[in-house]
Amino acid sequence: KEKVEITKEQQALVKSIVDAYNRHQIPQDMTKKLLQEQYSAEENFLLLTEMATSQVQVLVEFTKNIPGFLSLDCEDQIALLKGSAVEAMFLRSAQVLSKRMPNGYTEVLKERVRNSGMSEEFMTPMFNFYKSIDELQMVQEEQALLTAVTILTPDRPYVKDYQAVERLQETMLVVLRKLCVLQHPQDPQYFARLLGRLTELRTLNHYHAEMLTSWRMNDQKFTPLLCELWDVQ
Ligand SMILES: Cc1cccc(C)c1Nc1c(-c2c(F)cccc2F)nc2cccc(C)n12
Repeated sequence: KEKVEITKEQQALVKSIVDAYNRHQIPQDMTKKLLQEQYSAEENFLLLTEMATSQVQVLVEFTKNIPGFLSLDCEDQIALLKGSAVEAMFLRSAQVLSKRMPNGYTEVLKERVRNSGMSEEFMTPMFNFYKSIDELQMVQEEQALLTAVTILTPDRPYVKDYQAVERLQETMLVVLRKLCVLQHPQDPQYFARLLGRLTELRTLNHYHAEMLTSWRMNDQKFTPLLCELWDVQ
């Protein structure tokens, strides 16, 4: 049986990533609005757009705290953010939606998503993904590291220094695998199942792009940040 040991610097790496992951959360007033505002499709879409914008801001702050990220080529930093934003936001919202939030926040968010003018064909894969994340019952270290691994995916469009990104991602994967072995000794396949979620995440990029197009067809408005991130309008 291999003796799995987390080194001092790996512990420091996990701590800085988990702190960044927890430090940058959706602001409280956002969650309050989600609970209080009335339930029209327009209002729901508006709230989800605000929430998406807030999630992008949280994502940028979290990414800047991934050790080594800011040492990458500046254009590659942008390419990684643009290329991974949807996947990272799905992971973040999955973790929010899968937790049994005390104040019924999860149910409210689900209700608003279901009544936001989004097509059924996107709803199903989205909620299937949320369910598959919920089943993993990830601890916060795994959530934060899996998000960092997703952001540091080297084969995003327009990335120039592939090797530099791959080296950073490799560092995260080594630590994540050790954490999985230590955290889930009874489930040797747990790490493989986590990585399987990253494959499922990639398919959601396609649905998300379709969803953006269909919203635009209905003349829905986005915020400048979302337009810039996803090159819409
Ligand atoms: C905040 C939120 C939470 C759960 C589901 C949805 C549909 C949203 N909202 C959006 C998402 C989005 C996201 F923020 C996280 C996960 C998956 C996503 F589709 N992307 C966009 C892009 C333009 C406008 C909105 C309203 N929007």
